[in-house]
Amino acid sequence: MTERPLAEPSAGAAAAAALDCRVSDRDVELRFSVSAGRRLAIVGPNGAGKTTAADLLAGHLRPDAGAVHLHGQLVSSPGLHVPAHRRRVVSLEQRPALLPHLTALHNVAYGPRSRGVRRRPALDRARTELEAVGCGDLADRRPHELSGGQAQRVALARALAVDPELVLLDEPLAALDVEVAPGIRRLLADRLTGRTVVMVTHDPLDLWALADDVVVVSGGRAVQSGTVEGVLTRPGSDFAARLAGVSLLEGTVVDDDEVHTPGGDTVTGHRPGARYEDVSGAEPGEVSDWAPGTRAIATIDPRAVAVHAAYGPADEAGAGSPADGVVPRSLSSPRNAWPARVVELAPAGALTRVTAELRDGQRVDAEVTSRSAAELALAPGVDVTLVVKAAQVALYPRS
Ligand SMILES: Nc1ncnc2c1ncn2[C@@H]1O[C@H](COP(=O)(O)OP(=O)(O)OP(=O)(O)O)[C@@H](O)[C@H]1O
Repeated sequence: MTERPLAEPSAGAAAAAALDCRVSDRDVELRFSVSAGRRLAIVGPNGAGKTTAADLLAGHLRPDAGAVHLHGQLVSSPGLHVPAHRRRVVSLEQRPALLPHLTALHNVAYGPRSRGVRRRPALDRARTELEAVGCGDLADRRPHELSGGQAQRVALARALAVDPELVLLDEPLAALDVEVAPGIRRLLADRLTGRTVVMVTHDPLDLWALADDVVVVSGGRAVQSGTVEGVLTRPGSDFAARLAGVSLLEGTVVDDDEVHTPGGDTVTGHRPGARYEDVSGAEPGEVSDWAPGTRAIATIDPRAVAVHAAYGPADEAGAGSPADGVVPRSLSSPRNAWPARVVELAPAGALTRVTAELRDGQRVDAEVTSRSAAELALAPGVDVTLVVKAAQVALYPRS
């Protein structure tokens, strides 16, 4: 992704917001864009570069190479910088930044006023925006008289009162109580649909509820992007897989429906959308993304994984231990049986999430009943066999 030279200042002109730039002292080099009216979520591990991206769009940070465009206009490059207050970009932070000495109404009216709107129409607009977030009756309160959820509603009204071209959200629900967050999430979904939004989030719920598209960043680089559904059904990294709530295994294609992990386990699955012609049907010279030896990933829903006590040595029926690469006949229907060692247990009421490590260190989660976790005496360090039906394993070429 870093091969291509960084953007000429004219690039990115078509998107509502386009970032193609480098911040060298942070080792961040990001390239992504969002179309007008779309809501893009930036996700990634700590230190990946999410806040840096938001700061570049807001104008709080300047790139030392490349360019930032907003609605086709160059707003940042090494030689030019439109300051934050001259961009039509508003930010909604974890903790609402309301002016403490102003009432809710005047906080909301402040933006239009400072952009030259006369007092009366600015106050009218502020009332309309407060009504729209369900806070019409709080107009005369000052910020310290508002609850966290109410303050976040007022902050949203304040952000939207200036008709922003881009709304930046930085974990807007993270500081709210769990009882309050769903209502604010619904409000954001309602008020932000159809606007151009870039949001930083760690919460998969925010992705489904608030975003159309997602870009996954890691180590200062955009490593995957697409629609939320596309990325979460086909995660390209462990991080994205965790967001999607599935496990991800990497391996090498050996057959139409079979992948081998580096540890020697066979992963049998199905390929959503594939026509199963690649391995045997590719013409000579044709490049297939699913051919023996190419890299592949498998995604597995933890609810589809059964945890068995580790298989013993070969039994009378001639079946052997999966440690030897042999699956017992009695379990040949599920197809996948991988020896693994439990590394973590997370009980949550009647269900327990078991994280187990395959022989090559790749991890698979299983969701089992807490009763069976107790019966199997599962604990970190215990050897088990993970059993999954092939129909529950999705195989994809590694992009
Ligand atoms: N003010 C700064 N000066 C120098 N380096 C910084 C500064 N802020 C962040 N960095 C570095 O830049 C990189 C990207 O950080 P950034 O804050 O953008 O990550 P993030 O994805 O937002 O992380 P988090 O999820 O922890 O908030 C990290 O290596 C970080 O240490």
